[in-house]
Amino acid sequence: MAEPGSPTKEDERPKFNLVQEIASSINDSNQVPERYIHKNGYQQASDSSAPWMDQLLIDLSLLSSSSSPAAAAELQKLRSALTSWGCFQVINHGMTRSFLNDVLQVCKEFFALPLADKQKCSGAADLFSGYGNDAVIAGNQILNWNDRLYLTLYPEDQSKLKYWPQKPKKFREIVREYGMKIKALPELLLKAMARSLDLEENCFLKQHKEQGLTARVNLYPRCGSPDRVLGVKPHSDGSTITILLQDNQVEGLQVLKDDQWFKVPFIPNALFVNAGDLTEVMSNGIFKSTVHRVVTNSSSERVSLAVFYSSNSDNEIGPANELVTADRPCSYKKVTMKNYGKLFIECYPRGQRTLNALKF
Ligand SMILES: O=C(O)CCC(=O)C(=O)O
Ligand SMILES: [Fe+2]
Repeated sequence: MAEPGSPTKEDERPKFNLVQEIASSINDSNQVPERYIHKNGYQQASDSSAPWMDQLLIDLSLLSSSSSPAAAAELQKLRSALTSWGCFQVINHGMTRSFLNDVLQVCKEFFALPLADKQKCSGAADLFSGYGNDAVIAGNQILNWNDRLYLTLYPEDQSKLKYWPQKPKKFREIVREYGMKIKALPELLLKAMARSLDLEENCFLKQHKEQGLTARVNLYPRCGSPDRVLGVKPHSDGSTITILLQDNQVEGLQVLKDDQWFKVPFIPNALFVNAGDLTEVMSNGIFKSTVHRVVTNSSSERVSLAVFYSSNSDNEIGPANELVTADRPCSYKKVTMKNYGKLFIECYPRGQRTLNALKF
């Protein structure tokens, strides 16, 4: 989601319970509150994991290597993944499996703390900071079965330490380290994405004057009515690139392609990457911003850590000049992150895509 919108005052927003609290207080599926129920259920996903093992599995070490036939083939694979799916999984990113497991572990431990401890990081006065849930975006929307913790990783001087948990003890250290390690990845990918379109490699990167990295730690509690409740409703991200560390036990993420939903399998040591709305804008529609959702399940809770890469809030992002041609006229308006955030707050509760508001 990752939309740095204008903060809303706490008392102007409706109050809802945290999903984790609701989940632990009910033991019967009939008790799931109506505001979380999609009355007609939702379209089931295909089980096929074939594309993830081949066309959507990108080897980062090849992308960053210089011109060899294997590197050229990987670049072509990246282009094809982003034009047809808008997402892929990346391997050989330099982080060990045990480190990634440590990151997931501190995230799980945070959500397992007593409510009072978690509430010390409450982001009540700020829509995109701290502990809370998405129920506060207002409107008559069906709500997400999810609680989250938003943290700013970069720029560091905006990281607002009050939202960073002091428990579990290792949380800050490990999540910071993850931020430091992940920082180079979106830049590397943006360069490769430009090269894959035969553009100068800084073409996309240079639009991000001051880069921002925001983390969203997601918790999806067990849900007694998984066929009618979504962890996160279909959306595309308000980022340039999102990098997702998925739960290593429980799947739930699904992506939409050609009106069909596909499950995203957990691949050990891989990170899921999706293009966000700003990549679709910058590439003038060549790369797709993936629509995705998270389903719930009745047996296990699930944790994920999404890191959103975007620009600072006053900087304008627009279609790259090189990609606006007579055959491909400019299809998107330029937008600042600040204005994108405002549009998101209007569109998301109505089930509309923010990206459509940017189309000519
Ligand atoms: O939990 C996931 O797998 C995806 C979360 C997501 O889409 C988001 O935080 O924007
Ligand atoms: Fe998302």
